[in-house]
Amino acid sequence: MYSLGGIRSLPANWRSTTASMTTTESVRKVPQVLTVAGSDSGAGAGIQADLKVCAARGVYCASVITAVTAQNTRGVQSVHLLPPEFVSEQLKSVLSDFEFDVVKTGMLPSTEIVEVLLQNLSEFPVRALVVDPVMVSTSGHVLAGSSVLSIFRERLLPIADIITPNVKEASALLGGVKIETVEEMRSAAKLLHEMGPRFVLVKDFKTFVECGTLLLAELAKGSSMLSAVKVAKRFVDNALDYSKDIVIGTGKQGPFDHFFSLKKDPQSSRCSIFNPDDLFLYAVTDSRMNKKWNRSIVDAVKAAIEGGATIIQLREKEAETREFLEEAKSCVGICRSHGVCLLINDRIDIALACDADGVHVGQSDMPVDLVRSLLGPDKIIGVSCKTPEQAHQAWKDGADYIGSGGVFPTNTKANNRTIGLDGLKTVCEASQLPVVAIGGIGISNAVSVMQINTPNLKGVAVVSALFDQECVLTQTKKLHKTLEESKKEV
Ligand SMILES: Cc1ncc(COP(=O)(O)OP(=O)(O)O)c(N)n1
Ligand SMILES: Cc1ncsc1CCOP(=O)(O)O
Ligand SMILES: [Mg+2]
Repeated sequence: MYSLGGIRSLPANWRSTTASMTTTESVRKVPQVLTVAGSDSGAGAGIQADLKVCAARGVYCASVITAVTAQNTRGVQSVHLLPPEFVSEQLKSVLSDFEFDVVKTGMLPSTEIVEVLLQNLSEFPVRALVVDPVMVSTSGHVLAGSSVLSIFRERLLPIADIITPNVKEASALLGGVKIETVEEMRSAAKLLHEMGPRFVLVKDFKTFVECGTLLLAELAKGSSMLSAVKVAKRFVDNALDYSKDIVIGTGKQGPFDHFFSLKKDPQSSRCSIFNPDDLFLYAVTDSRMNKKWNRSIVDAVKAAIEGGATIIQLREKEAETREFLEEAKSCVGICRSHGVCLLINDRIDIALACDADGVHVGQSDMPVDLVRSLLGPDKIIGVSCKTPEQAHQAWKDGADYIGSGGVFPTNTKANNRTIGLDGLKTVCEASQLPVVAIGGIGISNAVSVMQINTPNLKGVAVVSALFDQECVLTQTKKLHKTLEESKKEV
């Protein structure tokens, strides 16, 4: 659970100062970050996890070690603090040489070490500072005692761009307040924000190890804070999902696999990066509607993402190929920077050429098994299905999800048989794949769709309710809110 308690935005020059990859004729600047943290011999946390996650996200990571732990998946056996003078030497070495986009602190086990860090940060000002106030390991071992609390509160937190405490750390920083519910996490985030950091992210225990590192990598690439948090959450969710079946060490909580996206799922020889929850608010663009409202595909996509769309499909039936390809490439860039998947309707060629995340095909489009062989194992494939038989075939052919409908009558797709809520429920109950409902769905009836309440139904796909509208942003926000509320009711 994440509670973003910060309310001030980053400085206007945030994006230009945290440069993403820039290419000139001979120089390519790679996003680079520094982690100041403890070494974990089990490599599940600390410096080792930071190095792996940055490598997995295409970011160069330098490391300053504050302490060395003897640690495995069962717990922390012992901790050896490095002399503050030597921590300072490491800091000077790297800060005087590299141009870091972001610096992140993890385990800072003594006030002396925090002092040398602060001293070096004043000598070598950094562009952005992420503070993960590490105090307790996953196994419950104390990694920084209460002696550091006052220097954290008084001197480190006020200069941080974001702090990422877990609930125990948030509670310690706030003098031991109880934090058990989401509401209490929100209140804690607000109180911590008053201590001076620009943003506060209070994490629950499931995801607490990796989130701060991930933020570091995404911020270094130039993402806004909110996008960085979204990408981090998506990455952690996917990595946890991938890692749940792998065994590393004999302890209760093994590390997760940062390089999951490079690996094949042994069951299906497919990568498991698709997150079915992304189907929650599926925005499908329409060329005629964009033309009618005089907006580009790119503007339509930007507004939908800003409004809360969780996946995008470009369904541009009338677009010229070359123009469509260029627009699709721009949309891929936008979607990627927000951690939102982009699929192309029908056009496998366009999907391949713009490196989209996948395609959506119907029963009379290219057969799914052929689409899979053309796109390879890593891309997302959605298939339209009106019946349990079609849903079963989609699963056999290697699809990732099915779109089922039209649930209600629609003017967007001609001659499309309506299956109603009963038809949708039948397909959902039979399907081995996650389902998104489509057809005539909007703010007024989205709740009735979600109320069919079958575990496979993950969300709604919508065209006219978002795009045949004057303001895509407002409509998407409204639908998002409606869906969120329906989640609480179900
Ligand atoms: C999410 C989603 N579900 C269904 C469809 C319809 O696809 P298809 O049956 O191929 O019809 P066209 O969209 O190509 O007219 C979809 N596009 N998206
Ligand atoms: C593409 C498609 N497939 C089944 S219904 C439909 C149209 C959905 O459009 P709208 O959301 O405007 O009803
Ligand atoms: Mg189609």
